[in-house]
Order: sequence, then C-alpha cells, then structure tokens
Amino acid sequence: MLSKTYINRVIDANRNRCIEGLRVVEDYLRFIKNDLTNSSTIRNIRHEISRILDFDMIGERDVKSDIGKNNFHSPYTEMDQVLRANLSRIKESLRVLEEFTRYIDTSISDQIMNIRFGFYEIEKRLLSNKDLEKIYILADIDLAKNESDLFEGLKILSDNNVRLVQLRAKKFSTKKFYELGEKIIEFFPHFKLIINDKVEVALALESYGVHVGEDELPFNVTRKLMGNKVVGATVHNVEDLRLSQVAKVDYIGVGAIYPSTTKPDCQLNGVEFLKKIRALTTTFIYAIGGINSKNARKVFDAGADGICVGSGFWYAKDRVEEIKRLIHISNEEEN
Ligand SMILES: Cc1ncc(COP(=O)(O)OP(=O)(O)O)c(N)n1
Ligand SMILES: Cc1nc(C(=O)O)sc1CCOP(=O)(O)O
Ligand SMILES: [Mg+2]
Repeated sequence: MLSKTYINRVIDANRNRCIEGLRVVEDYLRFIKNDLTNSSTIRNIRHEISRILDFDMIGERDVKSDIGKNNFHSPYTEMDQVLRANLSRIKESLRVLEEFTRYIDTSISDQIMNIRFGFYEIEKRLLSNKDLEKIYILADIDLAKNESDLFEGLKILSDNNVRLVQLRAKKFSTKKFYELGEKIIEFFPHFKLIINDKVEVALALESYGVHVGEDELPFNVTRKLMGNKVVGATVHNVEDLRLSQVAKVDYIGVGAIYPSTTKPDCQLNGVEFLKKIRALTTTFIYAIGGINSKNARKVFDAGADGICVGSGFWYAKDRVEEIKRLIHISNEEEN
C-alpha cells in the first residue's frame, strides 16, 4: 500500500508542474502568437485543474529532500520549443495526476483522464500550424451586389485584418467558380481562402481549405483528398459530428443558430444545439446562420470558438462598423 504522504507529494508536484506548463503555453499563445482563442482554451483547462485538485497538499511538500529539484534544462534556441516542451510537460503531468489521484478518489482521476484526452486534440491543433480565426466571413457571391461589390467587401475585411474567408457561389459553374477563386487569391494572397463544396476547385487553387456538408464528398474522403489542408464539415446532428470526428476535420460548422436569409431552408438548430455539440467535442466550432454583431456575444457564450458570418456583414448598413464590432466582441470574450 502506498503511503498517503508520498501520493500527496506526487500529486502536489504534478499539479504545480501542470499548472505552470499551462500558464507558459497560455502566455505564449496570448503574447507571442496573439492567439486569443487557444490561449483562453488553455486558461480554462488551468482553472479546471485548480478546481478539481482544490485540496491542501502543501503540508506534504518537502523541497529540501526532493532529489529532482536541481534538474536543469538546456536553453531553447527556437521559440516554438517553449510550446513543445511545455505541451509535453502538461501531458506527462496529467498522466501522473490521473494515475495517482486514483488512489484517493476515482472520480477525480476520471475527470483528469477526460482533460488529458481533450488536451491531445488541442495539442494537435496547436502543432498543426492551422490558425483558425474567430471571425470567418462567408463570401457568398449572391450576398454581394456584384463582383466589384464583392471585392470592395473583401478589401474591408483585408484592411481590418480578417483573413479567413469562405467563397460560396452556388450557381456558378466549376470553371467560373475556379476563376473567381483565382482572382481573389491574386488580389488578396494573404487570405486563408476556404472553398465551399468543391474539393477539385480547392485542390486546383491550392486554397487554404475546403468546406463540405452532407451533399458533398464524404468528410473522410475529403480529408484524404485534401491531405493536410483545412477541412471544415457541417454538423447538423450528432451523426454528422461522429463522421466529422472519424474524418479528423479541422473545424465543424454548427448551425443554423438563427434563421438565415442566405439559406432560408436550412434546418434551424439554435443555441441549445450549439451547447450540446460543444459538450461533445473539443474540435474547433464555427457557429453559423443569421449571426451578426447583435447576437454574436450569445453565440460565443454558448461555446463557439468562432463565428461564420454572411449577411450580417454583407447586408450591414455600414460594413466597416459591423466588422469592427464583430472583432471587438470576439476579443472581448477573452477578458
Ligand atoms: C462554416 C460553415 N458551416 C456550415 C456551412 C454549410 O455547408 P453545407 O451544409 O455544405 O451547405 P452549403 O454551404 O453547401 O449550402 C458552411 N458553408 N460553412
Ligand atoms: C451556408 C449556411 N449554412 C448554414 C448551416 O447552418 O449549415 S447557415 C448558412 C448561411 C449563413 O449565412 P448567414 O450568416 O447570412 O445566415
Ligand atoms: Mg455544401
């Protein structure tokens, strides 16, 4: 039988190691990468660990006799080594915490196990170099008055540092769609352009990614074809979610949150559905459907990582104001 004192010492040391590692990753993402989304995800895990392991073990601390206290690390030469090293530190300490809390309370151990599994997903995301942003604009050709209006809208997005844009042109032939995509990439090479529906166009344009729903190629086939590019999948029900997880998509589009004039026949799932999906996955969620600056806050509060906005931007009285408001709301959520 292991002595409680020794178990508590292990738990105390690893709780601190874990929380310190999380803090380093959180600040790295926040201040170096300017990645507020992932930084706040890490902060939530840090708070969760503090909450779960909220019992006093300080009495068991014995720094003097800790034979590991003089371990030193070699200096980092690349900034992302800080990230990698601390991600490993967090994973290892979570594993130790899971094993040793089992001697004290199996429900604590189970909670830590769940955090550990969720953390693997987050780690994959952080190391994948796929920066998903909080604001994702649906550039639907039917929402703009004409092509020049589309480019004016895109210019506003570019000027306001919005980078993630989905090109949607339901009535266009494949060729016309491809040519429009080519032009957008030429004018806005810094955009992360996601192509709606057509995997062949995404591949031909070497775009940032593709978004597929139930009428397109299956999610897993899309993943195979797109390799390491971004794949987004629509989730309208739990079975879609399952398929999206099997296919290891990069994000899911969850909707329709509010009635959408852009897609009037779309199944209205609402904020409660968003909450339900949030509870089932750590995959990046874009909420979609009728989102604008008036309701965006509620959507973030319900657990969305980002928002995909169509008419809210394109039909706004003042597009510049609207995008600024959306950006403000998405940043405000962090504080
Ligand atoms: C971010 C995002 N989420 C959902 C959708 C809807 O895609 P889909 O279900 O394939 O419907 P269409 O856009 O093809 O009508 C989306 N486009 N983007
Ligand atoms: C393309 C699309 N898909 C949806 C879904 O829920 O699957 S809602 C939607 C339209 C989004 O545009 P707007 O912001 O104008 O409502
Ligand atoms: Mg589609």
